[in-house]
Amino acid sequence: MTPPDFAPLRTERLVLRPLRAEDAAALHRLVNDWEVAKTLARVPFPYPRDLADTWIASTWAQIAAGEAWHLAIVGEENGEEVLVGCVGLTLSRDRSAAELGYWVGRRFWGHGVAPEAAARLCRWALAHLDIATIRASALKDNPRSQAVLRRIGLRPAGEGRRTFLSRGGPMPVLLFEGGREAITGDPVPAPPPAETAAAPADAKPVLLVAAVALVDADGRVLLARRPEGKPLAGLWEFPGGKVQPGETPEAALIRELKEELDIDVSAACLAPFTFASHGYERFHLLMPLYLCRRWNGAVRAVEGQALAWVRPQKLGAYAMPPADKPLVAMLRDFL
Ligand SMILES: Nc1nc2c([nH]c(=O)n2[C@H]2C[C@H](O)[C@@H](COP(=O)(O)OP(=O)(O)OP(=O)(O)O)O2)c(=O)[nH]1
Repeated sequence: MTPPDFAPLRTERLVLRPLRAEDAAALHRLVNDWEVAKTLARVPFPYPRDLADTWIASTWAQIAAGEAWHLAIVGEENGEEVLVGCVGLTLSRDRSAAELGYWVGRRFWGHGVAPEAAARLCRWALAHLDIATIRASALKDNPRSQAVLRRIGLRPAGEGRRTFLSRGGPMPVLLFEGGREAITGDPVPAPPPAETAAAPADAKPVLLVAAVALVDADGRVLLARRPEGKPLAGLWEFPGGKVQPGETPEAALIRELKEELDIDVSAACLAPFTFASHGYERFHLLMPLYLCRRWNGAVRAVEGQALAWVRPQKLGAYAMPPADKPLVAMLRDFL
């Protein structure tokens, strides 16, 4: 077997990449340590050396099958690549959620490696997999791991028991979980309100976003997937964006459609259709939705975002921001 094709994920200090056969010795050294093994459910102690080889091969098969992504966390020490730990996500049976796990070698503790690596993998997964939730558990006697999970945005979700090979039986654990809003953030950071003096203390700023349903000759609607790095990454939306100060919604759309899809649209071809008015946690979204059937140029994903031309009846199969739900129902009825 050979390592699977998976483009490494980078953070400021770390690289997450598939394990390699030659990582086995270092992996064995780091994980065959009671302080590490005792926190892991599926790791026996002592950890046999040949289990490292078997485990590495099994991670390749799981990545190739699209079932789990267990990656090496590597850093750099004196110009050399060094294995620091592992981080992984395993899909649930129904593929709607993924379970997060990680460990870091003892000599690398105290540098924030686990939250940096775990947050990176979670952001990748929410942007690229069709999951809505990330779950994790931490031993009740492992406050360090609980802090990592809180730091990346997961929230407590009760208590449970899990069998720990290293401890020889079931142990009490705290459960954590979070969805896109918890991990990739609220859709946008709230802009400062213009008139703070008059606004009540709990008022949310209103954010104006213009969006469009582009409809092709076959009656299909264009959806774009919010790319990794943006809040709500991985959800499908109508193309568009924030209306800048001094811009009309039509001008904002014409600009966004050129920037994101490389097409030219005239204001006359943007027909007002309906609007969304939705309270997010930190702002209130007001989003006019236009219909457009005519444009110049071929639609191209300028920012590398995934695009899909979707029949109106199939729109419900795409995970979209909560604000869009009523719009989808109206489009389905209209088109
Ligand atoms: N374009 C678009 N935005 C939507 C939809 N539904 C929905 O809730 N939104 C929200 C998500 C964001 O909070 C906001 C759009 O902001 P954005 O960050 O994508 O806007 P932008 O393209 O101007 O982004 P940026 O330049 O600031 O990165 O509207 C939708 O269907 N289309």
